[in-house]
Amino acid sequence: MKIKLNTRPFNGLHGRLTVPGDKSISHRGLMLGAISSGQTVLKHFLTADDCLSTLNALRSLGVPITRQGTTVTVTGRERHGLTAATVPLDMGNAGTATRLLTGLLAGQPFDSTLVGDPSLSQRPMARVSEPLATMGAAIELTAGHLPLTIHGRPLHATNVQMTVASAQVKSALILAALSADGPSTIVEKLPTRDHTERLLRVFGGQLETAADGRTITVQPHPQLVGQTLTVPGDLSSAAFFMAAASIVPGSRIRLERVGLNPTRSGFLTVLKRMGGDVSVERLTNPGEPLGNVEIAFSTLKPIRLTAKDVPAVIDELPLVALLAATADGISVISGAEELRVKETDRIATIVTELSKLGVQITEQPDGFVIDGRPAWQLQTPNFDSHGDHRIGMMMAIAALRLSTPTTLSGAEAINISYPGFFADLQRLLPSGEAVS
Ligand SMILES: O=C(O)C1=C[C@@H](OP(=O)(O)O)[C@@H](O)[C@H](O)C1
Ligand SMILES: C=C(OP(=O)(O)O)C(=O)O
Repeated sequence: MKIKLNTRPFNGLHGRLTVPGDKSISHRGLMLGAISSGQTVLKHFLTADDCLSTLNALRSLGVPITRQGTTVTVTGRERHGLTAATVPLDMGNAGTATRLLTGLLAGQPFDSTLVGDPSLSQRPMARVSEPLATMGAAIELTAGHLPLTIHGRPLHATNVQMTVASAQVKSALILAALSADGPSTIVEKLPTRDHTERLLRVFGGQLETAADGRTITVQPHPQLVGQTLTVPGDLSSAAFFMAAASIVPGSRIRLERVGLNPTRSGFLTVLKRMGGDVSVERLTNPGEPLGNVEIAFSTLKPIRLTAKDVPAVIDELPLVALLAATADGISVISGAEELRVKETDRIATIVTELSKLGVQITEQPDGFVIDGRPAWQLQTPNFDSHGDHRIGMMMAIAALRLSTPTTLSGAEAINISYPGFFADLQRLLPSGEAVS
């Protein structure tokens, strides 16, 4: 689907917004609810395609789930009450759902097959099957990819050193470790988002994270109990509007009840380092930190990011590239080779799309170098999501700095994480500046 994008708003973006629920936490809330006793109620659940893939997969595994708007009720089956699906589980476009579910199903007493869309079917799965094999898991891949078949069986405790910085792989190992025959230890390459650890504790699981922030010890066979939770707003979704307010002159916006988990909120750190006008009001909340964030336009400075900075900002790196494109001077993003195995090769798609703005951006094996300019020389007014939600939304934000009309092809990809994106953008624009 090709759509027209909004051009530069006369006086910037203004107003307040609560973005939809966090994608990572919505996936995890469903899965932990499924293996707990009693009911789990998730309020402000993200009703985007990726999380609906998890919801449907769990239903196929015999878990009763109802949904009314953004409130989801899961009737927990405990760890022993899941049943074999009669059809392959269709994970759509969702990498998180695929990898976490693989860990969850590895210790079940039945076989499961997971399939996905063409993008997901190209993403690496040995990163999850190999460390799970140290627990005795039997997972068959198709040349390293989906379709994958899990031959469920009893699992052993493990002590595993991860070779990729990935919260998905860590979470798959934690979920599998719940069924092991003793405590398991997982050592991360670098600390990554800790939503699984936090949520598991809320449901009654026992796990310790060592002072190094990357060694996790999981106790098996916990008695998990269903919970009623409100999912925080997704920082990765809020980041599009934060970027927009930062780069469109005249803007000042407020985003309410946004998740501020420190393992996840690197975008705010980056924005502040670039000279962004950011103020954060922290709210009290059990489990996941959250707060209100106010952002106003400012003239940004270039930035340098290396591997240690990457996990906390991994999904926002397209937006960091966009911010850098407006900052006068050279920005360097390195240690970000994980971007090559997302919904698209995001290093390649960021370079292709930002080049259309006349931005000097050079592809590197593990990132990019951007020679930013406050004024762009638009080369091509036709942008493309390449089927990747985050690339599509990044270019819709870029368009807000242009007075020339532009279009976006593949706009439907945005439904993967943010079906209401354009409606929410509209709320921050002066009335009358509609997306057509
Ligand atoms: O665990 C999660 O919820 C996620 C982890 C990250 O992926 P990796 O674990 O592959 O880095 C991130 O890119 C993805 O959007 C969500
Ligand atoms: C990489 C992403 O998600 P997933 O890995 O779950 O497909 C994303 O949402 O940017």
